[in-house]
Amino acid sequence: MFENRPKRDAEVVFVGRSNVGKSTLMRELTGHSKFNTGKKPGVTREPNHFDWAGESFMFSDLPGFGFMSGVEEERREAIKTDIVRYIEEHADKILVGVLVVDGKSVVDIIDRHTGEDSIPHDVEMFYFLEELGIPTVVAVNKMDKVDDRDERLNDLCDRLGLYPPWEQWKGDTIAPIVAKRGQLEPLKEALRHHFHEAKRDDLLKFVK
Ligand SMILES: Nc1nc2c(ncn2[C@@H]2O[C@H](COP(=O)(O)OP(=O)(O)OP(=O)(O)O)[C@@H](O)[C@H]2O)c(=O)[nH]1
Repeated sequence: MFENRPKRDAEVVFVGRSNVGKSTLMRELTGHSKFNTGKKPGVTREPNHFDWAGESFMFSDLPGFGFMSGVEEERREAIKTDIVRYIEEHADKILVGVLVVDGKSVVDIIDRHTGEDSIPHDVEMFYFLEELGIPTVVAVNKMDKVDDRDERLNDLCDRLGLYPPWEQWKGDTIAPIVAKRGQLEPLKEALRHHFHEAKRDDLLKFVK
């Protein structure tokens, strides 16, 4: 179990497969450079907690899940179990869960892993957050690599059980971004929406 969580009364958690660009996103969002980026997949094994808006609120970058080359299946499962436990344990403090996906490959990966009795990690995580009542934003990263933008985003909505067209989910649930270039406005808009809904207008100014 992850041991290093600072005591804070509110947080936003970031989850996603390895190598989707989560660290890049955190760095761009917070302006902080401590996040590991561009190393081999799986570099983030413990959560990175980043204080924000003073002492009461933080962003938490949880370890990447799913396939990582050089990491054994058993270890990958253990990491996922830790992520799930962390979220369950702190659900009442989590204002928003951000599921980061790679816009270019997410639909193919979901389709490849959908079976009679298997559910892909991304879909599972999305439902899991929803079940816990945690407002969830899907940050669809690497949109610079996607040509058929609307089609891809509609397919993704379909796989997540969200009725297409994707535009209806803009502003609160589906946020296409290019973390590498700092193009994060759809995600910031969704975060502001959920902060407002959670009656935390005091936090709005921190995601301008
Ligand atoms: N094309 C493109 N590449 C990106 C974007 N954002 C991140 N990347 C690249 O994706 C790779 C992985 O980025 P990271 O930020 O290290 O990914 P991560 O999800 O933190 O990876 P783990 O540490 O394994 O969890 C790097 O080579 C980044 O430069 C983006 O918006 N577009």
